[in-house]
Amino acid sequence: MSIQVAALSKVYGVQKAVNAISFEAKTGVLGFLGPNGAGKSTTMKMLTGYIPPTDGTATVNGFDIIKQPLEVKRSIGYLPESNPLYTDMYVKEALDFIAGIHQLHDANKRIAEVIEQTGLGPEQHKKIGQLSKGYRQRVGLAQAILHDPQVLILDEPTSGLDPNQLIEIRQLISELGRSKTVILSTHIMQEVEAVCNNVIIINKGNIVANDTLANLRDKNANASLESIFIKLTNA
Ligand SMILES: Nc1ncnc2c1ncn2[C@@H]1O[C@H](COP(=O)(O)OP(=O)(O)OP(=O)(O)O)[C@@H](O)[C@H]1O
Repeated sequence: MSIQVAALSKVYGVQKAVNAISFEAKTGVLGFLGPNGAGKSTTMKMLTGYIPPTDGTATVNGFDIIKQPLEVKRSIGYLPESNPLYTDMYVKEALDFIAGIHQLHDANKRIAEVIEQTGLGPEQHKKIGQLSKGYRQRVGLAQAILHDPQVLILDEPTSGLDPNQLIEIRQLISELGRSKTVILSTHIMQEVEAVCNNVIIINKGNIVANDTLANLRDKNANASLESIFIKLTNA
């Protein structure tokens, strides 16, 4: 199992943002859904080692997020919700910088592959600050997959993309999900139906559904995912 989460909690001050959640994820795309403020980004930040949990444990690729943070970071590619980028760097320069951090051998070959995979070709000679939002998302994705990690954590990777870009990025995420474990946070139900094998719905820090899409529909009289989401997060 690529990701195992056991009773993971995060308390900010007096607020419990994530409440002892447990789940597993293996190869494929796991949709991580929930209303604003449900605890999705907080969970992703704990799994990637950006913030420590208050309680509980998790392993990524068999590595403990608290005891083996470097091994976890080597195994994981992370696209944070805010997609922070070095806007003064050229696309290739930024990828080269990330390749250096990961000490990749044959970096130029890998950078060329990732530019091709993320469709950055036509814009590769620009500075990141000159790119449109969709192309910046592609740079964020390219950085996340550059070291060919087994696990990808993508926090709303398609927010703000136009319909053409949406289709291309979703195709890429589906392709990645054939060989990797991908956790995808999104508010777009159509996207979940297009790319996710399994779905977790989180509400107020608690998991309220963890199933395949087909099972979720079966259990809810074949209702749309949107209706199921509304029912489970307003209960
Ligand atoms: N650094 C922080 N300090 C205090 N509270 C925080 C902090 N980060 C998040 N929270 C709170 O924790 C809760 C969960 O936030 P989180 O960002 O994980 O939600 P989310 O499910 O990702 O939401 P969204 O869909 O809006 O991105 C929210 O109530 C939020 O205000």
